[in-house]
Amino acid sequence: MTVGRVTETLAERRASGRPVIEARGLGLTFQTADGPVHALKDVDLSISAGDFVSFIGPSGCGKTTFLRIAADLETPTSGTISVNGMTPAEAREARAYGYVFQAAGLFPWRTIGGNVSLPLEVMGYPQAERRERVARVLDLVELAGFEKKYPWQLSGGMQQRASIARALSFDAELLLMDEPFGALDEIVRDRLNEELLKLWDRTGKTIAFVTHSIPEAVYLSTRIVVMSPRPGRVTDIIESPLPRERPLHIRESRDFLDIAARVRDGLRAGVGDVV
Ligand SMILES: Nc1ncnc2c1ncn2[C@@H]1O[C@H](COP(=O)(O)OP(=O)(O)OP(=O)(O)O)[C@@H](O)[C@H]1O
Repeated sequence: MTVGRVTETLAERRASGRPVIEARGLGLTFQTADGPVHALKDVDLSISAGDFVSFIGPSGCGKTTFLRIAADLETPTSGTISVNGMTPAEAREARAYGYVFQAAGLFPWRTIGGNVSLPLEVMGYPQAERRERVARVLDLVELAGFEKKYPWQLSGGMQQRASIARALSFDAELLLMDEPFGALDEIVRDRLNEELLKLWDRTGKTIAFVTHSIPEAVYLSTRIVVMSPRPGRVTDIIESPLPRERPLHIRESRDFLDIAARVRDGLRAGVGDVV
């Protein structure tokens, strides 16, 4: 079976500059009992193949809403968005993305292998291919050998890696990650950040990543989207000058600190608008 198999090479994909997510004038207003909530307003954003784009901003600025619209979990009230050249509904049908939530969300009665295999079972992959894919993605997230363990036998960081493996199992080109490491302590988070970068480099995935952490956004991203609330909107898009190879100590470099300062300024300015 070749569903969703990567056909382009990594270099070709990156060189293509092909938009994986393209949003134009995107907006979503929720009608609530207390009146309209402008979760997202006038967002123009293009995410190219192979990009690692982080969304950062204070609570309520629409980061999750953007990801949920791309994943067809919410419907925009204005503007347009395409995912791999399709509508979000078509992209969901085509399994064009994997979604990683803040909580690992593993089924406790299934083994780690069983959890990772679940989307493949739903999609009807034959058993032999499921086994091969589960082994491959568990290896990618450095969980080889944990296939027969249950979620409760793993640390929080390992559970989160398993949920990333589950999102990778069917070879979607795009990973939507909503604060996947937000609940983890800093040391585990640093390690997972390093591993995620390696995984991104090895697989050539396009990643849209929500975070509250400035260092995490700067360390991981090729581009950082700074957002502000009421209405949720994009206030700055920062292209990272950092090299692809990023040892953790790059966080002490001048370039890193300069980008972090620009993100911080953007966040302050955005909040200032509504004070
Ligand atoms: N289903 C909903 N109904 C009404 N309002 C909603 C709904 N979902 C989100 N909102 C509101 O939309 C705004 C944006 O929410 P969203 O979750 O996208 O923000 P966020 O930036 O991801 O926040 P956080 O960092 O706290 O997760 C918030 O004001 C939120 O309360």
